[in-house]
Amino acid sequence: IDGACDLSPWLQEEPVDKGYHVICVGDGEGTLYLNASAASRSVLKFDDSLPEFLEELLQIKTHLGFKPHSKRSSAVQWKKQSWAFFTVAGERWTPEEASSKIHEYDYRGVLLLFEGGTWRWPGIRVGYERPLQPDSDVILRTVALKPALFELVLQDATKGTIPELLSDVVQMSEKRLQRSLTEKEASEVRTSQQHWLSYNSHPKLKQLKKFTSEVLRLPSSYFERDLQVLRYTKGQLYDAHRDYWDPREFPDEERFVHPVSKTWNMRFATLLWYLRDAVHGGETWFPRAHGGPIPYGEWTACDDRGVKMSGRNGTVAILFYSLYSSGDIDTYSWHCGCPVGEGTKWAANSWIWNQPQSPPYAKSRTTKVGRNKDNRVSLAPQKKGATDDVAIES
Ligand SMILES: O=C(O)CCC(=O)C(=O)O
Ligand SMILES: [Fe+2]
Repeated sequence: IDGACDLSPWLQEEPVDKGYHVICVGDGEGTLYLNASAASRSVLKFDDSLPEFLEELLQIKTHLGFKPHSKRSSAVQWKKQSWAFFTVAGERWTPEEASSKIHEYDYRGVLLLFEGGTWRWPGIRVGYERPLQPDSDVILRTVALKPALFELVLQDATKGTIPELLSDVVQMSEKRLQRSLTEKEASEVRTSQQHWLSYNSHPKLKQLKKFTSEVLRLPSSYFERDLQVLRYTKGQLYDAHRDYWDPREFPDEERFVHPVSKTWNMRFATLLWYLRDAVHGGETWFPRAHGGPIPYGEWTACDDRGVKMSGRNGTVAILFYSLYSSGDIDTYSWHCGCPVGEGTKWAANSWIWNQPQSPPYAKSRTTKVGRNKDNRVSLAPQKKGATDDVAIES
């Protein structure tokens, strides 16, 4: 507790999230926790030049400054979206708005600062639990800080609208999508079958979209247009991969510049719904969780390294971030869909970007450029498993 501020839900045990800072606003002055760490507490004077002062103090860069990958250096200057403040209830303030809210409207309390301008849940520490809203029975439990990985659990996993919604998604897919599912050609790295369901095609899916928005604290304009439903039968799997694209692995880096804002445009988070569980196997494996190495050549090992997630213990969904609050990619977010041992696994991806993705650019955003026909990256690292999801199927 710092004066009127309860900081325990916001300060990180370790400064793992780059570009995330916490401020306690008091009268005329406040406290800044750089990198949201208690150890980096410093006093902040508030005057009209607060935004400029903070920008300078935190050295908030407008460019991401990726390090050149081996011999290749980036031809593109990755311009970030403007940084932003958020209240603990999730209201977004531009730096200018924050200045007037503090001075004219006497805002007092906690403010969160995200350098990438996008809300991102802080992990705090492994095992940390928070209700989505003060009175919500949906809990976000921190599984790992590296990467920021959470599981979504319900007070009563058997009742309520969410379990119902999820089984409805399976039913809808089973009934209506059987043909397209079985016709889909599976690749060697991803042998499951899939189908894209438009969030707007059914009231239930609209409800799921709304809930997704509540979970992420982001508007649905940030979502990929469709929900991707996955079905894995016995033996089916998805090699370890990342859900972001590292532009250094693509010849056409410009594809990650947003066509309208002209800023760094990238997948930000994945909300993976566990719709129906396999009897054995079929976990989601995060081999690098807690800081381990990339499991080269062992893309589906699904062993004791890192963590393994599934819906079998009542987890409704997992949420993980592919980018830090700074906007930079988090290379710890590698994960794999483990081979199903017995039964059938149904899951669905809600993919979230770092800024609004409204049509028409949502369609043209992901093309086959930069990939060979096996849907693998065409540049280094040329290793099996170094692949990412691409929304080319439609
Ligand atoms: O099925 C899983 O557990 C993981 C799926 C996944 O990573 C993906 O579809 O990108
Ligand atoms: Fe994935």
